[in-house]
Amino acid sequence: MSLRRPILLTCGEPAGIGPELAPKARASGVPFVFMGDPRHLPEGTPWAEITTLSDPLPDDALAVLRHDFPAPAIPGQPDPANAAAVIEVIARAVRLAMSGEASGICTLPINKEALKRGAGFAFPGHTEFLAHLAGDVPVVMMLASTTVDPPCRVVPVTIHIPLSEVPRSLTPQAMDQAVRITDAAMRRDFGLASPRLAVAGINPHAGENGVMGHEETDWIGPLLAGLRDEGFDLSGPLPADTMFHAPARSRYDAAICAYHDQALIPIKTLDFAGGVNVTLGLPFVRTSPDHGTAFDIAGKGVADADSVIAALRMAHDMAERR
Ligand SMILES: NC(=O)C1=CN([C@@H]2O[C@H](COP(=O)(O)OP(=O)(O)OC[C@H]3O[C@@H](n4cnc5c(N)ncnc54)[C@H](O)[C@@H]3O)[C@@H](O)[C@H]2O)C=CC1
Ligand SMILES: NCC(=O)COP(=O)(O)O
Repeated sequence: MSLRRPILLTCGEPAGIGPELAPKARASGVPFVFMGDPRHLPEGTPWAEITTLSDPLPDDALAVLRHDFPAPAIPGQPDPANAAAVIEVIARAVRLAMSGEASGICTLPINKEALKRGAGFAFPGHTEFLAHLAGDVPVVMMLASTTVDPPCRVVPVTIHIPLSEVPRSLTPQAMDQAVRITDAAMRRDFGLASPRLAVAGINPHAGENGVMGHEETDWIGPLLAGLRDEGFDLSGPLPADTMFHAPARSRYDAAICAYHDQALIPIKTLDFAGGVNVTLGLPFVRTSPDHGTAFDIAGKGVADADSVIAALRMAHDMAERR
């Protein structure tokens, strides 16, 4: 695989499974550089420091762009002293991607609670932080699996908010934006000439004509009708419980969902090992494995690298298309 510049793999929370996934990710075949503290890598990991992203990458070792942390990493026990450095690594990677020195970024998982408690991290996750670093651009989160057939791609319109706040935050503006950003990214980043989008309702049976909720009749249906008039290929609002089995997925390329679990439960059930989280709408490429920091298994060497491998390959393909 060739790219003019490598993908940057940010270390994420060093007490999680990130550091042990980095050397395993070399199996992806994608030219990438790990950005973090090499002292956090599993003992015996062959690594070689590079100082700029134009340096040639070593064939037989993990390339590391060094970012020293104040404290060691104890698996499963995030150290508040390291929280600020986790955030700095992401910000540094974004600067390198925005300047064109990196072809994109792939982020290993952060622990949102550890960053909030340790450094007052003010964002719900990477997605919102990256959007902010890019100049407060509108973005959407998509999780994608192309190893299941038909592919499963899901976009939660509302993300990391309490379920009780979903009906208030799921606005026509937010859904309209999600449709437009997803349609554009399907064309630009995934090479689909005529993307077909399916939109889930929020209520059971998509409200069943107003007898189980009214958002679908009040505004989701009319919004979709207006977007169809503009030329978007949209189905919905669909009942969420029957839109993720294989024959249903064959009828669309991406599903726009009302809230986090409506979107993420189907994909993590179908393909937890191979799912990829990708931020659509950014001026640079960003992917991530679909899983989190997995403190329960960190440091044991058993973490599965398939998702980070899929994430690096997706970042590579997106960067090539751009
Ligand atoms: N992109 C990111 O930075 C993400 C961060 N997170 C964060 O991770 C933390 C933990 O979240 P959880 O909900 O517990 O999800 P999690 O994905 O970390 O763990 C859920 C379960 O899956 C297992 N698991 C996860 N990744 C695995 C792998 N590669 N191989 C084998 N087993 C694996 C874990 O051992 C655990 O039993 C939270 O702070 C969350 O916010 C969660 C998802 C994405
Ligand atoms: N549940 C998905 C998740 O937590 C990923 O969030 P982000 O850090 O990619 O914004």
